[in-house]
Amino acid sequence: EKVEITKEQRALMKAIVDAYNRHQIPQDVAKKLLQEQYSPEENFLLLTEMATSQVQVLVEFTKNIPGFVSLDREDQIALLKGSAVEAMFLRSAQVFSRKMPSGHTDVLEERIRKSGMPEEFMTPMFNFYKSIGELHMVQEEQAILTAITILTPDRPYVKDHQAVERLQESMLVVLRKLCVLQHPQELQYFARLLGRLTELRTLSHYHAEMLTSWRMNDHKFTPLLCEIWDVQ
Ligand SMILES: CC(C)c1onc(-c2c(Cl)cccc2Cl)c1COc1ccc(-c2ccc3[nH]c(C(=O)O)cc3c2)cc1
Repeated sequence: EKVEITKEQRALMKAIVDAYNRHQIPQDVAKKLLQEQYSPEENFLLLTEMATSQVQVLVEFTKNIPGFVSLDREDQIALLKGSAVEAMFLRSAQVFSRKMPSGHTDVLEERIRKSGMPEEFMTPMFNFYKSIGELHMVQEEQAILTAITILTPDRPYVKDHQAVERLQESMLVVLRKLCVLQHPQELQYFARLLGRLTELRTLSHYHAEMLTSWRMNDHKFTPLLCEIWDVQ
């Protein structure tokens, strides 16, 4: 059937994409990736700074998702806490697939690989980055997929499931149409995108375990990361 994006859907998409592009890691923070020190401690410290900056960016982006601020306040917090790691995986995956002109990509990879993270976490993490890169998502798809991840109804402690589901549903409809229009040859492209969300859940579980092991051997996080990840 003829796939048509309605006026409202185009407005929803524009709001999400504008918010996504407006809220980026400040270039002076991203540039820190290029500074010379490469010790595991230095790398961990830098990644902690990047993650903290990324969480701030994520909160601003989320507040601009149409309908989000009208949700119950506690549900807003539950959605942010429940999706932060997954949204950051999506965002950092775009850095890798964008092949940053400023060469941040391999520097970021280098610092992640040498930051004292457990080896068994590296493989699934970089497989994910590769699988996202292979999708060649357009920025609208990246922005809407991130918003869909944040508005996942079945996060812990979400009370009004229905309200979140309604918002997520309207974005899933737009994403499906977008996929059909942007990737007409790949019939299952939309299904493949949603498959990435399943992979994100797995990475998020790995990450939770990693946080515990980091806490054991005394890695320090910033107050914002402690709050959003319930550590320390
Ligand atoms: C607390 C630190 C050690 C941490 O714990 N888990 C992760 C962690 C890890 Cl590795 C992987 C995935 C998710 C998390 Cl949450 C991290 C580091 O998290 C990030 C590292 C880099 C970026 C990031 C995002 C956007 C960027 N743009 C640019 C640019 O050059 O424009 C650089 C950049 C970096 C985001 C999170």
